[in-house]
Amino acid sequence: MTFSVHGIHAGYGRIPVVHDLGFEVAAGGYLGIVGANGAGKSTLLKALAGVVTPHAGTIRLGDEDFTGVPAWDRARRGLAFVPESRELFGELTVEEHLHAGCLRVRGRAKRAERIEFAYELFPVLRDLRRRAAGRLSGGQQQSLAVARAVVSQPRVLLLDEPSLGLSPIAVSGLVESLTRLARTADLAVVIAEQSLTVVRELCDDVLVLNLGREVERGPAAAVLTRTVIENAFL
Ligand SMILES: Nc1ncnc2c1ncn2[C@@H]1O[C@H](COP(=O)(O)OP(=O)(O)OP(=O)(O)O)[C@@H](O)[C@H]1O
Repeated sequence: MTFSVHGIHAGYGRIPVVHDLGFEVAAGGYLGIVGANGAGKSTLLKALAGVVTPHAGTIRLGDEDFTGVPAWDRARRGLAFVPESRELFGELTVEEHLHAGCLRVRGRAKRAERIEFAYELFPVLRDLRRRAAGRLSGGQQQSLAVARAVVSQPRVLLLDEPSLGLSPIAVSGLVESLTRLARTADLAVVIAEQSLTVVRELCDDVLVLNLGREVERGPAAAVLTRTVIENAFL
C-alpha cells in the first residue's frame, strides 16, 4: 500500500504557503521533509492530516481517496498525526494516554497487545506508566505522543519535528524506537525535521522545501548533498 500525495497547494485562508508538493511513500518506507524555519513543512503535514484544507491536490492511500475527507475520518482510517505541540493531557497518565490512543482497536486483548507493543518500542514509558504526562521530560513526552499514535495501529504516521527540543541522548532513543517501528509494522512514515542527522538515520527518501516549494526530492543519499542543503537553508 502506497501513500501518494500529488499537487498539494495549501495555506491559511487565502494566503498560499506550499505550492504543488507531492511524493510517494510505500508501506515500510520513511520519507523525510526538510527545510529551514518557515519552509512549509508543518503546513504540508497539516494539509495531509486534514487540519488545514488544501486549495488543490490529491491524497491517496492505496485505492482510498483521502482528499476532502475530514481530519477525524482520516484518523479513523489510519492516518495518524503527531503535531509539533504534542497535544498531551497534563493530568492523564502515560497508560491512560495509550488507552485513549487505542480506543478504536477492537477487543480488550488486542488493546492490551497494542499497549505492550508501545512499551516494547519505548521501554522508558513502561516504568513511567502511572506518571501524569505533565510530569514527564520533553523527550518522554515526545515518546508518549508517538506511542499514542502508534497504538492506534495507523497505516500512515505523520511526525512533525519529533526531535524538537530534545537532548542528543533523547534524540538517539527516539531514533532507535522509530527504527524498531519500521521493522515491525506495515506502515508508511512521513517525518518533517530540522535535524538532518535524524533524517539521515531514518529516511529512505527526502523532500527538500524552500519557501513552500520543492527544491529536490529523491533517495536520501543523493538528495542530502552539501549544495542542496546549503541552498535550502540559506
Ligand atoms: N496559522 C497560520 N496562519 C498564517 N500563517 C501561518 C500559520 N502557520 C504558519 N504560517 C506561515 O506559513 C509559513 C510556513 O510555516 P510552517 O510552520 O509550515 O513552516 P515549517 O517549515 O514547519 O517551519 P518550522 O521549522 O519553523 O516549524 C510561514 O511563513 C508561517 O509564518
